[in-house]
Amino acid sequence: MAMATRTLGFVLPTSLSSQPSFDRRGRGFRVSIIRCSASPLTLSTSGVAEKPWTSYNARLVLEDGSIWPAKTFGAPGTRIAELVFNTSLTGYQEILTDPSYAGQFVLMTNPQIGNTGVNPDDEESGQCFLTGLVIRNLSISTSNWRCTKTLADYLTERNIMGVYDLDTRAITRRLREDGSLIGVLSTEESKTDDELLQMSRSWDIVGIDLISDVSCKSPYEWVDKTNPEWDFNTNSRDGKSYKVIAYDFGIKQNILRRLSSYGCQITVVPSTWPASEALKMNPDGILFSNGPGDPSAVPYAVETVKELLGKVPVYGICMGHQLLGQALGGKTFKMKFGHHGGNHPVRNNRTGQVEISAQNHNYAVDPASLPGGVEVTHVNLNDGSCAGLSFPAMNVMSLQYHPEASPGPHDSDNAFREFIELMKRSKQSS
Ligand SMILES: NC(=O)CC[C@H](N)C(=O)O
Repeated sequence: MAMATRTLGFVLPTSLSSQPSFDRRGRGFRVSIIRCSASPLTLSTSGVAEKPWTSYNARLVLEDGSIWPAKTFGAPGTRIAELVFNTSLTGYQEILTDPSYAGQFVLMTNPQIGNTGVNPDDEESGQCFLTGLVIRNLSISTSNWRCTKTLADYLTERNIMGVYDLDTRAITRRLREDGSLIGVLSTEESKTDDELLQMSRSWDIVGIDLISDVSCKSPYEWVDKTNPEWDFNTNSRDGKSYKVIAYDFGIKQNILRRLSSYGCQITVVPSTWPASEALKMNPDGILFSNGPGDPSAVPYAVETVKELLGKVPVYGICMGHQLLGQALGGKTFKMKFGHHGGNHPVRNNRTGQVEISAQNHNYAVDPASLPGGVEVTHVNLNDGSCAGLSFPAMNVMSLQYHPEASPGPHDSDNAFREFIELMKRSKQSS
């Protein structure tokens, strides 16, 4: 119990029942179920102001035995997922529609969410792929010139769970100390704490292919560029057009918009698209996109990448980078709690410059496992992990993070220009 009091901050621990200690990945979890309450927020819980959404009681039950009473503002039900925290201050709509969050609950560390509602321009894909949103406080009013809907209505219509009134700082500290945890969100009062706890302990995100559910089913052409009103980097394009095939492992649309703005003609293909078919389309370059889950659970995608290596210039982003790491002979591993946010400093080893980057990943490439000739081009300065690779002999480049941002800073946009340069050099030398 002393341990719970230390990590939970202002929490009221109540031991409800004795549980055998649970330890999924060699971590000694607490032996009791512990109910953890956040202190009430004056506006959202006192009844002073009327809330413009329908609320039910909910619980977040984590596999370590902690139980976090909450209120809902999204869909009702019971869902299981991995809980991760995201430190971005803005851009919750882009996060909600990033397919890489499939299988996860996203907890926003920014304590006030929903202020700007949602709008049709900030979508990163056609739907919300995450399993639920966990926040401290939902803004009682929505105000933005682009807003067409409130966050509560948007999540409810899309059947996504959203909960608020939890002590998100205490939960984040717990995830930082113990590593990412599986949890169950439930609005069903008929289910006991024990039932929900057992559910959380019966599932794992490791080893599951989450890409097949989020990838497109057939190829399509992509033509949209970044809206010129918003485009921040128009100087460095050489006016030529390059034909790019983008493997959709859960692609964010801003990757496609940035490639298109840099002058690429893009065909997006499903994750299972055969390498031989891709080569028949005679591309100048291939992009391997971001995507959800464990890169070791999709050996078919690694095989495709292997078959394409050395035949055409390739660029991997996030999941695409991890698949490239494996295809080059390296290994990936699960990080303690990953990187999710818009303020991660990355050093570009070639220029010595530091970029502030947008990140969203739980796995990383182990640089020690890579064969000779593969260069680590970028390093995450928070923990020294591998953030980018290059293998010049095969025209390979990759980034573990998100040069397209959305949401996040634009420091890394130049990586798209580098891909154009790679395709240009390869074309000139062939
Ligand atoms: N954004 C991504 O592509 C995520 C990559 C991978 N699914 C991870 O969590 O590490």
